[in-house]
Amino acid sequence: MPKPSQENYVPSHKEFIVEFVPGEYRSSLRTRQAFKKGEVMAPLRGLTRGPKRYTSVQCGKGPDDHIELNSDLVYINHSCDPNVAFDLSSRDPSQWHLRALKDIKAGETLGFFYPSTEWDMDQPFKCECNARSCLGTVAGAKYLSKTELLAHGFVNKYILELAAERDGEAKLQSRL
Ligand SMILES: C[S@@+](CC[C@H](N)C(=O)[O-])C[C@H]1O[C@@H](n2cnc3c(N)ncnc32)[C@H](O)[C@@H]1O
Repeated sequence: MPKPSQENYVPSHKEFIVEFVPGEYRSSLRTRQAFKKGEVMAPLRGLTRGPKRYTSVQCGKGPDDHIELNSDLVYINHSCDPNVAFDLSSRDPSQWHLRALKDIKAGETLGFFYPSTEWDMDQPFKCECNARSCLGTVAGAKYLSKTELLAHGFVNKYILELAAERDGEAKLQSRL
């Protein structure tokens, strides 16, 4: 399903609204209601499997573990100081959800830490989140240490497992 566009826009979630900005990749998603830290903001429904793309979200360790959100949630930008997280760590996809990492006020722009779901991103970019903790370039968890990863809040289990496998291999190589 293509990304929702400004023409004939109908929000996919009554709680959220896309802020359309002219120019490539400039748009974002804002919340119309407040959420408490830890609250489930939206279950993930209507997902489809597909290839890794700039719109896809990784959902496991395998090469085919990528889903399309098929909703306005695709407009959530990356932030190095995220206020939300996509939690796809459950083995049961019906439990996958978007969760508040902080208390969030109505009107706030939503941002999640892309390396918390993505190991090696299809389309790295120069981050414009303006957070004090900004990484500069966002390319995926593969390019971050475990410490760097965990410094930005929630990280999905499969990403932590991939980081552990990478670090274990690096240790083994240094012993050979
Ligand atoms: C899934 S889209 C998110 C919605 C996007 N802003 C749009 O208007 O289509 C992901 C793309 O948005 C842009 N993006 C997301 N977060 C960003 C950030 N913090 N700084 C710069 N660009 C960002 C990048 O081009 C990235 O590949």
